[in-house]
Amino acid sequence: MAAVATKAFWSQPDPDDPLSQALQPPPNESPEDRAARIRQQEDAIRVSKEIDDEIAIAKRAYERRKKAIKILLLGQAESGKSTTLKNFQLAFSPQHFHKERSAWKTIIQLNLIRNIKRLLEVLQEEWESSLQTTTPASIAKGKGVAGRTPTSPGVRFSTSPLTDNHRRIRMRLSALLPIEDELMKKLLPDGAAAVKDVCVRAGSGWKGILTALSANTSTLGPVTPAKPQLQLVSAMKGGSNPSSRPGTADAAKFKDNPTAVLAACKDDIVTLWEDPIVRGVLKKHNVRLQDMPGFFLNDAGRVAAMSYEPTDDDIVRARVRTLGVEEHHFTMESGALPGTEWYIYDVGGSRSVRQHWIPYFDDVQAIIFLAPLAFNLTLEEDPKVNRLEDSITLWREVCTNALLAKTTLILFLNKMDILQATLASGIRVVKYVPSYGDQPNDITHVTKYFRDKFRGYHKRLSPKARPFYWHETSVIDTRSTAAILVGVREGILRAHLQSVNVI
Ligand SMILES: Nc1nc2c(ncn2[C@@H]2O[C@H](COP(=O)(O)OP(=O)(O)OP(=O)(O)O)[C@@H](O)[C@H]2O)c(=O)[nH]1
Ligand SMILES: [Mg+2]
Repeated sequence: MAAVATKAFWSQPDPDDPLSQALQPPPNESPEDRAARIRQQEDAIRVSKEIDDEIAIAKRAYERRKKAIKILLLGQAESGKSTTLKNFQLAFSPQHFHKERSAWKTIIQLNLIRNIKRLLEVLQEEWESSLQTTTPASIAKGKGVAGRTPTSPGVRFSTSPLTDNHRRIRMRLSALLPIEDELMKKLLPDGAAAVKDVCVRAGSGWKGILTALSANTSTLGPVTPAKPQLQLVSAMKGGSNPSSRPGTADAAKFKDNPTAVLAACKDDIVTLWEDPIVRGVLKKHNVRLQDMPGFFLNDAGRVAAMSYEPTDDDIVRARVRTLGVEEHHFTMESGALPGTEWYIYDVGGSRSVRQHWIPYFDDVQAIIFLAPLAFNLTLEEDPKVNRLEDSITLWREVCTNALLAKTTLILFLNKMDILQATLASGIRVVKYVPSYGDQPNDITHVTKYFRDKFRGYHKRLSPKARPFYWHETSVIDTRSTAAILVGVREGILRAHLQSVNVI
């Protein structure tokens, strides 16, 4: 937009121009009217200049983006897209990565709270499923709570090995649950807190919200060491004894301060998680918390400490479900072309959000497609669908898509560590994939079998020849992933420079 001229444009009116005539000051303008008119004109000039500046900034950003390298991360939910992004940032833009450390601290605390919540749910299920009512026959057999024998018919009792102490710990740890609700409300004000994972909406500025929150909570003092859990439980529930409970301000303080509440609950968390009876109950209910995304119970003593600071490894392992498409812009801090601008688009992978991927297809140089070889698992959003089958279907769609005909495809056969553990536990591929036949059930043969499938589809379905790379990855392992990403970066750069005829 052209700036409004700063010179008084009514000084030489053009008698033939109606606009110029209309802008003339009235013939008998008072000094006050004149001052007001000049103020208005100055305001108009200022607004116009601001608009010009904004347009110039947007134009520069557009030019920068046009020249930048753009990568789209694709794959089903939980395939490891966001984890790959974090590895990218850690390897090539570490300053940027470390700036976000405090936002991740809250996510990791939330992950731990979710682990505990799941553990408490299983204990509750155990209590409910083991409740029995005494009958004369059961009294005769001496059935009852460990060490206690019911004496009259019609009394409800539990046959579970869990004790009253487990109940007390459970009650104290329930102080963590309102914290989760509060934090989720801040992260997702429009709901969706009911889903299993911690999730964030793309473009909602969630890292900024969490960084601010973390800065606030770190200035709050620790919870009083004497009887911290009781004080907390009382504060979170509003308390029953006014003389022993902290005031409402304290309750609000605890609600907003996951660090303080977790620190107060730390010993209980560790005790519960390490308790052999609890482990037995988990086994009986067929629940392996270790397989939960964002599993931090093994690190509870560290993560729940008042002085907790996340390590790089913690950040990479933290689980946040992506909703929508997140754009990450960063400048390469090292490598062949330092200073190159990169945009990485990290999408949500569950079925209901995949339609958001398409607008990005015609503007990216490379796609990193994450395909865990989870031959024995089903989708969380549709338990009838096998995960690996879903990955293959998605891969076929990507290979066929005409908009992606020139896009470099990089396939990550991810979660190799999990595949290794699955095969080691004796689970046989042929049970889920009959065409696997009687081939050896080891990592080399299984990986080759599925890799050849993916490669075959790429070859058969691609509209024309294009660069294609594949890697076996465990993106949870930052060291091995960094080495792979160096190769990926060079491959993408080379393909990009060739496409713009630089080499
Ligand atoms: N063991 C293991 N876990 C992994 C690996 N890659 C990712 N994970 C874990 O799997 C979970 C899901 O990873 P994400 O990177 O959040 O998955 P995503 O593809 O971004 O998922 P959505 O955002 O829901 O689409 C996280 O808890 C990760 O820590 C891997 O190679 N091995
Ligand atoms: Mg994600």
